[in-house]
Amino acid sequence: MQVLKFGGTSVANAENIRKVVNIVTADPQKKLFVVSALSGVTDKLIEIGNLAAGKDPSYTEKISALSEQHLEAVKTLLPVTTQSASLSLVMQTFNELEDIAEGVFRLQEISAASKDKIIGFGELLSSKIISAYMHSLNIDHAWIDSRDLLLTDNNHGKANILFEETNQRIIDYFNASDKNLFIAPGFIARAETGTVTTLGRGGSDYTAAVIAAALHADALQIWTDVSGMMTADPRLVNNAKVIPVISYKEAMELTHFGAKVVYPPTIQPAMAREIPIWVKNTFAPGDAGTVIQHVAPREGEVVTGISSISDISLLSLEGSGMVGIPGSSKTFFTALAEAKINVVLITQSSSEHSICVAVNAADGTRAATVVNKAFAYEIDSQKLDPVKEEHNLSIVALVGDKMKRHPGIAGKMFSALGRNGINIRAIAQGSSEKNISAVISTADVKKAVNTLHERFFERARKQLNVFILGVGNVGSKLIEQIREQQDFLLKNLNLQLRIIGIANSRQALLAEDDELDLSNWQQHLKDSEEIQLPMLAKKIVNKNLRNTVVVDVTADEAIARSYHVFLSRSISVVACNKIACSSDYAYYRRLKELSADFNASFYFETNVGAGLPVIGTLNDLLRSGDEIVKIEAVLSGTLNFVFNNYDGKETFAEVVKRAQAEGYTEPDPRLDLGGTDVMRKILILAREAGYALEMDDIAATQFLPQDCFSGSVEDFYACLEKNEAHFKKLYDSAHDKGCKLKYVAAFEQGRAMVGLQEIPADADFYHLYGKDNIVLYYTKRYAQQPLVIKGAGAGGDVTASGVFADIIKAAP
Ligand SMILES: NC(=O)C1=CN([C@@H]2O[C@H](COP(=O)(O)OP(=O)(O)OC[C@H]3O[C@@H](n4cnc5c(N)ncnc54)[C@H](OP(=O)(O)O)[C@@H]3O)[C@@H](O)[C@H]2O)C=CC1
Ligand SMILES: N[C@@H](CC=O)C(=O)O
Repeated sequence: MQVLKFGGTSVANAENIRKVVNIVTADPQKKLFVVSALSGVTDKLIEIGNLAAGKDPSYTEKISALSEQHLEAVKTLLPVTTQSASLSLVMQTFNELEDIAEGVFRLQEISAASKDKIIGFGELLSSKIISAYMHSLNIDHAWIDSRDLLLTDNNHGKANILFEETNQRIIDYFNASDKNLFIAPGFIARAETGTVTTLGRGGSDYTAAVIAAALHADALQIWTDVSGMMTADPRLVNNAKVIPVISYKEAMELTHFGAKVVYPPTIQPAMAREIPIWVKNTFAPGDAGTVIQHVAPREGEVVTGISSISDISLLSLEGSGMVGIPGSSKTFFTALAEAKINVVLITQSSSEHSICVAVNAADGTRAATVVNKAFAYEIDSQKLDPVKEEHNLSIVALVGDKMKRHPGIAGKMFSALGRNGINIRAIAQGSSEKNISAVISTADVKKAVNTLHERFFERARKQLNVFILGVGNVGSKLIEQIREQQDFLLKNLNLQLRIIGIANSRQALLAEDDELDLSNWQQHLKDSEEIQLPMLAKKIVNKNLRNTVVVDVTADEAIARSYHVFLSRSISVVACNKIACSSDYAYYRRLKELSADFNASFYFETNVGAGLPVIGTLNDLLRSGDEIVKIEAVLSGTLNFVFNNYDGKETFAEVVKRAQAEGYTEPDPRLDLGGTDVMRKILILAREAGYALEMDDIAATQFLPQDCFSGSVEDFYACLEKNEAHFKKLYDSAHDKGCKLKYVAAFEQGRAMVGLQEIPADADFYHLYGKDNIVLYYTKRYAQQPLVIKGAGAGGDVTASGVFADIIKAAP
């Protein structure tokens, strides 16, 4: 014997009902199938009862609409010749419903018994209509009135089965029947007094489980609209996978914690008789589904699933008045029990100084009131503080039989959540070790479940959610590089690099649900909303995505001054903008500390030498115990290009303009020509080497006439033209000595300096061509011959690829 249950969506309309009937008649095995009401009907019946009780005459319209829905189902499902009996049954049922609702309307109150009577009509109607349809197809079967088999107490709304009598009635009924196929309404039963009772939300699953257990059925099948129990809620996690086999206890944990496919109490009767429960999909009957059974042999995964429950409130009672006093917990929980408040999660500190419980949000304030009342004496005498209530919380839980005695699971769970800035309000793990639960803010649930899913089920694949601020020379190249490389990263590094946002100084293009489509991002950005800091930062934070990286490809001070906002929310920052790391030392340190404290990466390799590994190499030297003795460097791609190309044939201004057109200069070229850019770079290297230097500490000699710094960039170029003779003189002086001009930076014994130098032909810097940079690290280990890094030190493409490399490094 097999017992099947089909939920509301499985019997939502004529088309679905046909699918159900195909499933139950697909093989000749003996079967009972239990059905829910047509989709949405129970809610509408509850509404009718409430409207009538609230003296709202519109309940009659609702009855007509509901009646119409059922009449329509009959008309589409049954051939015209066989419709009349079913149509009159529907009309009769709705007349009865109308009579009851009218009584409620007159009395202006609804008893629990009347409510059960009203909502029980849904299953009666659906099962009768499906039965009529099977008769029309000549499918031999029996319709069972579940009210005659399931006997309950009088606890209307969530009645308790009286098992002894119920089991006997079920056995007797099936022993006496010669049929092979049965259909029964779920959810409804009858009390000893004869009144209709219901088994609570999801009660149709329970009806099926009770009958399956009584009959020692071979299997219980729960047919729904998903292909089994999933590793996480598929509405939250795109990559959620079906769990092929799961133990009863794991399934109970998952269903209690929000996996809605099976109504939790269903599992108990089946487990008691070791009846396997299958979760199958009515709309994909060929899918294997999930089997819930005694033991679940599973290779690999230690965690079976991740679930969550929302609408949680946390209550904390704290104070010395509980320390060493037996009975405090009893008082606490008795108060809640007497108020019929269900406790979802409990934690108590070992110092006995506090008890903390999670309850459903609807009960939160009432729970606080009853506990405060129970401890009124201790609170009045200031031995305890009044209960602290916190709302808008949820619980996420890891579930798995194999977590028992498997060290490190909790560590992985909490470090993954912590790395993503998810604050944990309370934690619980029973000694069975099958469930580790954490109470978190509801706003973090999606991120938390995805983070945990990635950590425990997608170890091979990591997702990185990237916001790119700045789409000029470097930013636009970066986007193109990412676009070209996304497939490669997925295939070869299992890294799903998603661009979620792109912004310039005026507008931001932010993805709604998924990543941005990069095929025409320029146009989409033009069409996007106008938004700037600080709202832009707020939007990025509020997206609340896991593994988020903000990439600063601007030269903007305000953006650089907002990194702390991101880092302090565990959002990584990658910057080629040099302003933050060369601002006041306190801010630079603060960013470093936030990065460490909040487990967020902060990478800025391209601040010095563009794509060259200048900062990374310095860090590697120091980490391995080396010490920096001296740094000598040419750090300006622009100035190297300019002095390599200027010989007086073209004016100095024209050569600088060429450097700008090639994309080597800062957005404001005066920063390059005035030496600020090089000062920033040597400052950053000195700081990375461990020295708390400020910009003012750098000795700098100017080669530009001072008047070139006032006015606009146009004025600046005009000034360069005006001073052409000055530049020619500089050139000639070096050339006459067989030297080349190089703008050099140096750092030694805690002091940094920058300035233009005439470099002789036998010096390291002489053979430095184009826009190349060179850095010489003299260290304790590289004492005589320095460690040399040399190559292209400016340009959109190389800088973008350095930024890209930093982004990849920020992946978890
Ligand atoms: N070029 C190179 O070789 C190297 C450059 N860098 C650094 O790269 C950074 C970018 O340089 P580059 O691409 O040449 O500069 P561009 O001027 O070409 O581009 C700057 C971009 O930043 C945008 N922007 C400015 N302010 C904001 C803001 N508040 N919010 C969002 N976007 C903003 C601009 O938008 P809008 O167009 O609206 O103004 C523009 O899209 C600089 O910090 C530079 O120091 C680092 C190493 C090498
Ligand atoms: N403007 C800079 C670009 C790299 O930082 C330079 O010219 O070196």
